[in-house]
Amino acid sequence: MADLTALPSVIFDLDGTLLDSVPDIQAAVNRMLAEEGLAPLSRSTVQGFVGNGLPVLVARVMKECGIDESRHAELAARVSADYSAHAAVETVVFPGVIEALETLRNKGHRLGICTNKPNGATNAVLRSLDLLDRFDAIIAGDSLPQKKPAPEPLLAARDALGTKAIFVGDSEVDAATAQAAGMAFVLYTEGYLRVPKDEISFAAEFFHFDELPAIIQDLSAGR
Ligand SMILES: O=C(O)COP(=O)(O)O
Ligand SMILES: [Mg+2]
Repeated sequence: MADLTALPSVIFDLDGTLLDSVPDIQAAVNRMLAEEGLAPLSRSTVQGFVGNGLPVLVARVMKECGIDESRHAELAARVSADYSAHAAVETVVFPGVIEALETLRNKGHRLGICTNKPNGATNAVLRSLDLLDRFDAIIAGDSLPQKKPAPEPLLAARDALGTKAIFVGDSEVDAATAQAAGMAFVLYTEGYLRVPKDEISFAAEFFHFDELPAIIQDLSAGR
């Protein structure tokens, strides 16, 4: 049963919100393309494919490179295994993330993650960056049959945390998910947003994580 009197939990998206993970995703994609005898893709191209989970990203890569879609299952499995094994080589947390997580936890907020990244890669990267223990609930891209922008993963994260919640993310997928879940959305503007900002709705926005605790405090107080 949710404790509606408790401080709201704060649920974070992962790629483009807590983590700048595109370099390792790009590297795994480009290793697959090299094995196929194809030219590498640029960071900006790969970044534009992030947001709906790794299988969709691989489908977008295949379309871009003219690979027959009948090979999707095989190539998605290969990229996923390679990426999970090399998920934290160049990946870093965005500036101020650790401090913001500590401040929010010290103020009494429970913390969660709701990502479309698969469980294996999510756990691998969080463990490598020593982040795994900082979260009370993690819902990944293959935890449920549905992925964001369906509301179910975000609602599952909230239910696991046992309080009402605020969602912090970087993309139009996250904004749509929060809206579908009836949850306040806070936009991190330095991530991987693929549409103009005025096309999505958010309760607040920030460009550096040192701004986040005050935003969460205001939203928690209903201001
Ligand atoms: O794996 C993806 O495509 C996106 O992951 P995210 O939901 O953490 O942004
Ligand atoms: Mg994201």
